[in-house]
Amino acid sequence: MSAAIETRGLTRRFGARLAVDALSMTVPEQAVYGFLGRNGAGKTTTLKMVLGLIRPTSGAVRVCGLDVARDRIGAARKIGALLEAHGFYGGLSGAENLGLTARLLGLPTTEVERVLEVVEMRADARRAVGGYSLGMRQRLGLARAMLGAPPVLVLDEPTNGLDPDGIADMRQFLKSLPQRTGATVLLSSHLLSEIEQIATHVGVVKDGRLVLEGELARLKAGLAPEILLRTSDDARAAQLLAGSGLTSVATKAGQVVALRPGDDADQVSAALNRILVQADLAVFAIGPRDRSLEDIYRQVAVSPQRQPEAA
Ligand SMILES: Nc1ncnc2c1ncn2[C@@H]1O[C@H](COP(=O)(O)OP(=O)(O)OP(=O)(O)O)[C@@H](O)[C@H]1O
Repeated sequence: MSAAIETRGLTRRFGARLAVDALSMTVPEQAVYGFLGRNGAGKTTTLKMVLGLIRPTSGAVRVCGLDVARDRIGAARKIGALLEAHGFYGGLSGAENLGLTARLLGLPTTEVERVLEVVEMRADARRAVGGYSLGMRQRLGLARAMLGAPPVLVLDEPTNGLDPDGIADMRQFLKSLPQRTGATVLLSSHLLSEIEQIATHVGVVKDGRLVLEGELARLKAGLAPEILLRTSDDARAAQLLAGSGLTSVATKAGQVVALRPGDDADQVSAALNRILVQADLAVFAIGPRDRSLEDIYRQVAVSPQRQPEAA
């Protein structure tokens, strides 16, 4: 798979503040890449450099193989973007707003109808944008990003401000985009659950640095396995586990037992079950625990040696 977006050593200072710090990310073609980080971590600044809206202090960005510093216009033509400020004219209808952009891009008006159809907004397209809900504006913004069917979409917090139904619709829509249109999607979010539901790939940015990147399924598979168990006496179970050389922690869901990489969770579960039953504990549940993006995130949050810059 080749890269739709690639940054190398991307750095941006605002005076003394280092907003983005030697960030090297790779977004494979047709990925939905979730760019995750807390508020102020450097996501928007990175996206703006990818879009050629602000210049890097140092480092480079390539979009579909084009160097953004050398060919800003060529690279920009490959990307459709949805940033926070929509900049629509409230007095004009949705279709008219899109028509303005389409004309600037030299696209036929049929293209406006096509993208309105994609975001399911044809019914409201003739109404003034001033009367649109935030969710409708967001969808119109997405439609505008898709004008001309660019191969790459860059979306900054696309579900921000949407109601729960709007969020669910938008997630489903974004998830299906690569299959439906062949596009690559780079989207930022500060919500782990959101990225987990949509993304095929993930990059985590912290204080301007990319501390983790990879295919979500692989990252999950790379985590040491864990077993979740619930018994009639979890405190006693923890003692028995410690006696068998296993460490465990109590969680709301039950006792979580850490295994060593390569341990077979089924075999260990069976052995643990025997120990617990022999000790007269009732075992309500025992088995491998599903790993989440939160588990991956917690690892980079607590183990600095996993950060590429410290390697
Ligand atoms: N134009 C600017 N001038 C000065 N500092 C800036 C500017 N733009 C961003 N910053 C700073 O750079 C850092 C990264 O900001 P950025 O907006 O990229 O973060 P973010 O991860 O997108 O956060 P959010 O989700 O809140 O938008 C922050 O400390 C921010 O205050």
